[in-house]
Amino acid sequence: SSVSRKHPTREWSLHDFDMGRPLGKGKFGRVYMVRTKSEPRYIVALKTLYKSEIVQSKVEKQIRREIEIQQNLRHPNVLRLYGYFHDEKRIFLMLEFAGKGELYKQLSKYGRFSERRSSRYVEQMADALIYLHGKHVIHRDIKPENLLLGINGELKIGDFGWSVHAPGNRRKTLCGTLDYLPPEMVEGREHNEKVDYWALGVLTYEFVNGFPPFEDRNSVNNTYRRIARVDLKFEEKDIRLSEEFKDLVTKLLRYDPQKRLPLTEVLKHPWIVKYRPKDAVREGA
Ligand SMILES: CC(C)NC(=O)[C@H]1CCC[C@H]1Nc1nc(Nc2ccc(C(=O)N(C)C3CCN(C)CC3)cc2)ncc1C(F)(F)F
Repeated sequence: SSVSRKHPTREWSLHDFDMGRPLGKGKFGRVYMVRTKSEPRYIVALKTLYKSEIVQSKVEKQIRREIEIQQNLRHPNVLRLYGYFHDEKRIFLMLEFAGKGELYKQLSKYGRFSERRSSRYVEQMADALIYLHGKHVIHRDIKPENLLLGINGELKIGDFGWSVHAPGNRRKTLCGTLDYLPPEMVEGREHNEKVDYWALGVLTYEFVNGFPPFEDRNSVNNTYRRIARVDLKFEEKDIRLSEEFKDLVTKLLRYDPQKRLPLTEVLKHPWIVKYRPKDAVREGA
């Protein structure tokens, strides 16, 4: 698209856009729906990051890495970063606009997703992760809050704040929820792209149940313990879970990273195949 044809960091400025409605608040500033003034008019999401806040939180390197990684990615289930520019106070990211908004808001609105809908999201996540790992990028922060929905309901990974080139060894203290972290990360050990396999298992569980498998709302320590013990339970008090669903989750939530089901096998798993749209054509199937 011509949005990315112009060199991203030299020529763009706020004057190139008509401001639209605010889409919400990002980590370091607001996000706006905007449109380029010049033909052809493009709708993009403009994410503002306040330099002062970035400096205070000492995440300059992380932001630089996030931009460098996301700018080089091209996949239908990965949100495009077309380019960026800055003024004296703010950095502006020109991102793909996701027409149906934030997935976590749908999850909290409905409480949980059907197995059919969850299975299609998981298939798209597996496709995106195969692509990322193929470029030696580990995401490391897969969770509903980082996922957006395109205009046709397709899933888009929208945030790369914690992604690294594999293998990684996190130095910064982890903030936010432990729920998605695998044993090797909560124990601060060396980790590789298999951390995303674990997180995909947690995500699959949360889509269908409406809460993550090792959650303990009252105690972070207990969540930590439940993760380290892989204390996985399937409750079927108020919903019936299919055997295929339980089988796939169990094969992703393995303590030993080497034993986690490879993503290519996820795409062939009965729980994914049974809900695949009949007309869907997969290359290399
Ligand atoms: C992954 C990352 C962690 N998350 C984010 O960055 C968040 C932070 C704030 C918004 C979002 N960022 C983006 N959001 C969109 N699309 C979008 C968002 C919200 C709505 C929506 O439901 N309303 C406006 C509703 C409409 C109805 N009213 C009632 C409430 C708001 C509709 C479309 N496209 C691209 C981005 C991106 F990522 F490029 F910035």
